[in-house]
Amino acid sequence: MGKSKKRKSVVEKAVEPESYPDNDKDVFDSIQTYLRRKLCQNARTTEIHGLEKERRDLFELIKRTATAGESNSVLVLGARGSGKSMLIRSVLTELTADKDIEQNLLQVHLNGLLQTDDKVALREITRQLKLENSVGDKVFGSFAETLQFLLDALKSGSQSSKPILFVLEEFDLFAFHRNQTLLYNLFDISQSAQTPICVLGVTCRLDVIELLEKRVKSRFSHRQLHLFTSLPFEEYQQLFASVLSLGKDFPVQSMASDWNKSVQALSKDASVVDVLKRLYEVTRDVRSLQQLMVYPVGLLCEDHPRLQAADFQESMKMLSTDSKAAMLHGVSILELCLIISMKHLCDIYDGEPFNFEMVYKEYQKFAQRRSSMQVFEKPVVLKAFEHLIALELVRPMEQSHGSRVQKEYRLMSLLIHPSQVLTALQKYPNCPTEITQWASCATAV
Ligand SMILES: Nc1ncnc2c1ncn2[C@@H]1O[C@H](COP(=O)(O)OP(=O)(O)OP(=O)(O)O)[C@@H](O)[C@H]1O
Repeated sequence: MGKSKKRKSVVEKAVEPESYPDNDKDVFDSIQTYLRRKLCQNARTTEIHGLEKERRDLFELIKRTATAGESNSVLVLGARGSGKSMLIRSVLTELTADKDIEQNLLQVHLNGLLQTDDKVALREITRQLKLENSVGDKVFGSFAETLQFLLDALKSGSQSSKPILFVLEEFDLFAFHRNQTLLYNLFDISQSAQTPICVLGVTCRLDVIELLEKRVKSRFSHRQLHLFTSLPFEEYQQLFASVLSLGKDFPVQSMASDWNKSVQALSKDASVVDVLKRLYEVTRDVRSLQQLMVYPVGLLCEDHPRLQAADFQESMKMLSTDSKAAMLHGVSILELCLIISMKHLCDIYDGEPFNFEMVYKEYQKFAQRRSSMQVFEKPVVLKAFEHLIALELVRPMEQSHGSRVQKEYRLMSLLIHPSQVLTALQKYPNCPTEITQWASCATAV
């Protein structure tokens, strides 16, 4: 059997609970596929940690719209990766498990990154409500008229209208649409008794209310749900274990309990706890925790059947790599000398901007004192300097468009910290000792 064919069958096995992988390799493949789905596809089975109150409030609010025809508007606010979309997905999954609600509640999902103006948004609303045929070639006078037509078209013969849930992801971006027409109309409808709608805005901008025009703000209910990621470390540790555990939907349950025990033990391993603590101190968001797990999960195979503490240490090292310092490993010796010259200029002038002439002078002073160093001509040095600008290690203080200053005299600033230069030098392959010494001396030569 071809490799791709075999992999396909493994993926299918992981999804279908009835089929069982028949050898060790297949089992590890299906564990890996299962965990990857959990990490990368926001699987619906992910257990929610914390946020019980917020979940209950949101559940009740949408349920009231779905069952009692009550109109509502609410904003869900929280930092990136704090679980806003997950919370809404989980509430909707639970609500739509009820057949009556599933048939009664219509859903429209918009995203500020996709629907960049109100016309596009209206077209998307029409598509999601499956009303393209009703609209046909009709021409409407205003946005409000079109929206009203859409809502009326949903009314059944008895004139009772189905409740509609509008989820507006990246809500703040809708506030930049011309006249905030979509927001105005949605909030206006949610205030009047025409059609039961629930407007759910999702955003990470805490100041979003300030972006709303007065007439829009006055129509909004001012209900807000704030999601703060304040998991205590013990819960964070449990979350780590629960994400890596195999759930009840994993096909080889006999394997699952054994695997889950090993994951529990791993989550208490001293070096894993150390990695988790380091990450927890930097950020508590779950998305970063999931990123930490991607590399170890990717390593799983027949020869590497279990997750190991060293994999997580390696993954942490990769996540915390200083990309600017790493970039310095690839520059030439001349470019490195220029970076060191700039570091000295920053030290001498207390971080003030400099120009190419100053850097060149500093470089010359050093190169001429060292007989072993090759001294390059000014045009060559200028070329190297321009390469550093292209790598974004150095940045002009102002844009060159319209600036009449000669390029040798343009003011520049160094985009890496002196300490990053020193760290990068330690790892630079075959770096001449005199350059290392020059970099670490307190002032320029
Ligand atoms: N409290 C939590 N418990 C379990 N998983 C969580 C929790 N919070 C976040 N996650 C996980 O973190 C990931 C990111 O969550 P989600 O996409 O919902 O964040 P978001 O707030 O919508 O982010 P963004 O603002 O970027 O859209 C998801 O995989 C989710 O399962």
